[in-house]
Amino acid sequence: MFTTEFLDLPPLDSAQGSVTLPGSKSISNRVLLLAALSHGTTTIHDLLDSDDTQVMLAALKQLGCHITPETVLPGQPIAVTGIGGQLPADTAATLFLGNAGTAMRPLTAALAVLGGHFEMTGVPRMYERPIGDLVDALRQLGCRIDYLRDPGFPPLKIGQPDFSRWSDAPIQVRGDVSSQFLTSLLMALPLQATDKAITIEVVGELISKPYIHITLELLARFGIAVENDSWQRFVIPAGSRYRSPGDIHVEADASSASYFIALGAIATGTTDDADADNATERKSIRILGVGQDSIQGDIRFIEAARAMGAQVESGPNWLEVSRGNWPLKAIDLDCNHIPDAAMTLGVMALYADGTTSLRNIASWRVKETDRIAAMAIELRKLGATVEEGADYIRITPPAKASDWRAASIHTYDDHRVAMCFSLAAFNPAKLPVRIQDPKCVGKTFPDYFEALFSVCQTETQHIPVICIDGPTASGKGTIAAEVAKALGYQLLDSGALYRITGLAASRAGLALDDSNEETIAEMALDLPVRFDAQQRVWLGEEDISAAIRSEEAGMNASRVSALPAVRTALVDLQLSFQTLPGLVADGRDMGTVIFPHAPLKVYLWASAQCRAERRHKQLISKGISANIATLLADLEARDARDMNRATAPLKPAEDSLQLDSSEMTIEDVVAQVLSWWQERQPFGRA
Ligand SMILES: Nc1ncnc2c1ncn2[C@@H]1O[C@H](COP(=O)(O)OP(=O)(O)OP(=O)(O)O)[C@@H](O)[C@H]1O
Ligand SMILES: Nc1ccn([C@H]2C[C@H](O)[C@@H](COP(=O)(O)O)O2)c(=O)n1
Repeated sequence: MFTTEFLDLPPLDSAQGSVTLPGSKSISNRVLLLAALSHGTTTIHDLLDSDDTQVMLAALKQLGCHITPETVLPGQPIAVTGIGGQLPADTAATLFLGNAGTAMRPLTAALAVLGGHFEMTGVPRMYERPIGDLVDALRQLGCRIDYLRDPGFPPLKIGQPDFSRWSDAPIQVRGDVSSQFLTSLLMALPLQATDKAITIEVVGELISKPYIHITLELLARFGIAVENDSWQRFVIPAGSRYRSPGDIHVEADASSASYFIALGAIATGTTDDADADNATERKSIRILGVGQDSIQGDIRFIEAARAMGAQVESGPNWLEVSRGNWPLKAIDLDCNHIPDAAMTLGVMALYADGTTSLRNIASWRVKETDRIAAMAIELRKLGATVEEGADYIRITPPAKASDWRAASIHTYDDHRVAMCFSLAAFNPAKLPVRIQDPKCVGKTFPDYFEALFSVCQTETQHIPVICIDGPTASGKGTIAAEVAKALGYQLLDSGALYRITGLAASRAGLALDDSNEETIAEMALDLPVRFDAQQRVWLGEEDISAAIRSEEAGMNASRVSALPAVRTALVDLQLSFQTLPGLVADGRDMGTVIFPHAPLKVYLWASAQCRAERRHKQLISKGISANIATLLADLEARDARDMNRATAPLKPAEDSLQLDSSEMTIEDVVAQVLSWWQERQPFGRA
């Protein structure tokens, strides 16, 4: 997951490949709660690991459920042993539920029926999301729920219910604000329907019926057969009792599929590679984990995408999408049945041939943020003309490519805003898009941007590179790593490649001079080298991170790097690091030879004395004894060789910015490089 302050998406050209989607949030949190209420142990496969499921899991643990393993591990099921429909008397807990509506509302209902002493808390936005209609419904039954702040909104205090006050009358609940209120009652009331049936009556039009459909399907899997009378009355039969189904699989998230369906419709086209066997081969995006027969309502996003022009094929648990009509066709759609996925249509509208109207979306106003307002503000930043009303939004795309604007998208701590606006990176003006606070996707799809980059292509010239060149111990590596971390970019430590080559050659007993130039170059071409996520360096199965960092390894690297054939052999490997979303490359010739068109080149230096002192401190801190005078002599020798060799000598690129870091702290240098980078961006200050 990208945890940076912002993520700059370079202009993207096309997309092709397959993505496996994470589990559905709606199904995951329902299944977790149902498993927790049941008798027996439920083994849940493909559970979503996200902010919202984590708060649910934490709450269930606090309530005494046994959960193994304690956290969701990739590819591993999770086993939940339920409370069997009962909590120990006087159970008390304060539950923090973040901004997860799928945890706050159903848990409130379940705990209000089970009874105990609970405080239901969350993030500030949760305290603006209504829950009054659910509380009113539960109070009809005799549940005790108090508002701790504003009436109608969390945080809440839950006490011991008094069911003697309930006259067996149907429980009434409004259906036109959030379908989660009805879902919550449907999941909680079976706990009280052991002796007599309970009827729930919906007041007003029931919105988002597909989410109720998911709830009913899952209740059936856990042994509760609810009678659905035309979506207006729901009868929970007497004798209801939750029973674990044993194993259960969570479908991939159909709402998350919407971004990749849209991607297929917007980004893909026919390949223009004249050398390809079949020049008219259609590029497509294959989405794994969910198919057209999904139980999730948002799967009907496919119909809307098709209406706009997408070509969608489907099979069991997969979808394949490619571009059909281009530009997309503007649509006028009642989106009540796909409230979450419909946001994606808002960004698809930027690529349409006219004005798109999305109607009956009042529920957007009470989601993670006021989504109608948020979409309108951010779409306008990109150059669209947007009209918004209480329950609709109308979007007219920029008239021509030059009307598009480079926008820094505010994401309102709303995962869906972040994900759908990433699609604006396909704009015809080839402008980058900045997504602020990209980690908000953690709510449902923590690796969304990684998945997006894995299937997107763009011209290499659009992938930004920041070069940091300079002499040894000037701080290049340290600064490059920090800058890459701040921007979420890839990192290329080109010196490491020469160090590895030097190490491999000296281990092979070769003299590191021109007598072995071709042999060493051949070794460099075939190095089984790998950098892992922890920045460790592997040569085959050996972790050589420490071995290549010795002063001797540095000197050997300097020697092999003076051999032109070795330099040539390492070019392609270095170029291969230029991948989405961008690259920070440190070395000696990053700006002069390898990435001559990089938009920012920094030549970082410091006095030889200062560098020797830094190196001394660095070695001592690692427990390696060192002598400043020797270090000074060595680094001056290395400088001389690196600067005076015939091929790609160390020197500032003509268009580089020079920075003397002798009197600067690491933080100052990082801030300066980032500031230079910001000045080159079209977004203004973050
Ligand atoms: N501005 C700075 N102020 C103080 N110390 C610094 C500064 N920049 C880097 N250092 C320290 O100097 C040491 C050398 O830095 P670093 O290894 O990043 O240099 P380098 O240029 O990448 O060296 P080499 O080319 O030999 O790999 C490190 O211990 C680092 O923490
Ligand atoms: N782009 C590069 C990077 C490194 N070298 C050579 C010269 C250095 O002395 C040696 C080790 O680099 P370091 O890890 O200290 O940055 O590798 C080069 O020629 N070109």
